[in-house]
Amino acid sequence: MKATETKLKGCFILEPTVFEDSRGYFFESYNENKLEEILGYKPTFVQDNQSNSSYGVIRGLHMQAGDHSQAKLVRVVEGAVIDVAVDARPDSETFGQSVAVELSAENKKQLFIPRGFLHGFSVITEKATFFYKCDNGYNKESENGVNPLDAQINIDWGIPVDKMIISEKDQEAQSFEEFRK
Ligand SMILES: Cc1cn([C@H]2C[C@H](O)[C@@H](COP(=O)(O)OP(=O)(O)O[C@H]3O[C@H](C)C(=O)[C@H](O)[C@H]3O)O2)c(=O)[nH]c1=O
Repeated sequence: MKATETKLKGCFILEPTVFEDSRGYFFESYNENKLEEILGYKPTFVQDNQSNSSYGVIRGLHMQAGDHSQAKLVRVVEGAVIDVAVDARPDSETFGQSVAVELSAENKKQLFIPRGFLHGFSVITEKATFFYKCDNGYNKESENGVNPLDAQINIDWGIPVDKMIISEKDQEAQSFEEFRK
């Protein structure tokens, strides 16, 4: 597996080794020991999530705050998305900065997003099935979020505005300026 640390410390792009033969392909979609070597600490995933969305859907920017903060290992098993992680760690040198990575069933790339990040993705194919591991359980009360179209973060979701499908909750989410107060 190839691991590339992004400009946001602790956030890694992972590219698994894919074994192809006349039958198709095989790859290890998760290996705790290899991820521990990359991170320098043992990941403790406790929940797997999966969502399916149509072209133009943008889910995010979400995080769980405080003790319920979640690290996520995200990948796409159908279609393609632009996956975005925003550094929301108050003391980070890259606070407020983001990375955007195309994850797809074809490229099999994964993104490891540490705790303290806002996360979201846009669907750039007809359908996308998104699968991710979380190292802390769901806690609705601790959910926090920022509007995915926030001008300060200024994410290029790769979707024309008139094709965007965003939940009411996300459309009404606060700005990054309000979030950071
Ligand atoms: C996240 C979550 C949601 N739910 C329930 C709550 C709602 O009734 C329903 C849909 O939830 P929501 O609209 O928050 O789903 P997404 O917009 O995909 O939220 C996710 O979007 C971005 C991309 C993320 O990184 C987070 O994991 C998560 O916030 O599933 C659960 O029962 N358990 C859960 O862990």
